[in-house]
Amino acid sequence: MMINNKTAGLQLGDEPILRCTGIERRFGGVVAVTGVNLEVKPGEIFGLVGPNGSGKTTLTNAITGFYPPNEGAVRLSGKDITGTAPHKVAKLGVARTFQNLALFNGMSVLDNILLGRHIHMNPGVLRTAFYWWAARPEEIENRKVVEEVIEFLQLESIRHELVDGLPIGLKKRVELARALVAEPQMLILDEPMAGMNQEEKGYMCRFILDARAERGVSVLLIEHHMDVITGICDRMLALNYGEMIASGIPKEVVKDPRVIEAYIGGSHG
Ligand SMILES: Nc1ncnc2c1ncn2[C@@H]1O[C@H](COP(=O)(O)OP(=O)(O)OP(=O)(O)O)[C@@H](O)[C@H]1O
Repeated sequence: MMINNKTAGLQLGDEPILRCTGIERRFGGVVAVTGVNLEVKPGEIFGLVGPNGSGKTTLTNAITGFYPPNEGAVRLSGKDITGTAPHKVAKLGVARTFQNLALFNGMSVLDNILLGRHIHMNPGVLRTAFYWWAARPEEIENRKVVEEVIEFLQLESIRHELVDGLPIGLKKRVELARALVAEPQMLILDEPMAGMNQEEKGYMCRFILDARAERGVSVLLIEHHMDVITGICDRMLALNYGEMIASGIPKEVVKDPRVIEAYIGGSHG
């Protein structure tokens, strides 16, 4: 895949935006991840790979608070967020998309995207009812951000369509839009190219690179397509059976015999 992996003038900083140390998460007798260390620096696109069942989703759930780790620590820009509830992690600037699409059928593209803005919305319904004029600037700001992202991801022509009937490529783009309107500093994408053809993958890669360049997000990207990982990621980590087997520069990691073996070994599912 021919993708120009330029950071568009962004300097990759030294202080990590996300730092995981010694993460372990167990489900009953199953050790889903153990001893995982990971650092994502500001402006980095960081790839996370591994065969089915290797612990990728569990690790992101540990970071985002869905399944807090049993051991280890998660730091966001130096702040310890280990075990913090998902909605609080979102408020701190971490947005995610899900492996299995989490869009709301029966709702339009626009309404689905607006939902991503809820972390910036004032929950004071009563206040809004009595002091509607106080809510206006907030409402205008929310709409402004949503419109920017719709334009950025070229969703204008389908904004009023129901998400139900959209092809997978567009659904994934709507999910990305919903994550971006939260204006995150850290974006976690769980297999954003699953089920896409080569052309759709190319578009999605371009949008991720542009989101980093133009919106300043750092990205943790779970992906099975190795051409995507080598094409757009700065660094990567490979898991197998919940453990780290290789990390570093993608072009080198994908040649690591342990990584090749893990993938040739196929699904553990
Ligand atoms: N809620 C859960 N309860 C019990 N076991 C779980 C749970 N979530 C994950 N696991 C187990 O933890 C291990 C890691 O699963 P996980 O979904 O994190 O892997 P993955 O790398 O994301 O896989 P895939 O690529 O298929 O999504 C698997 O053995 C899985 O069965």
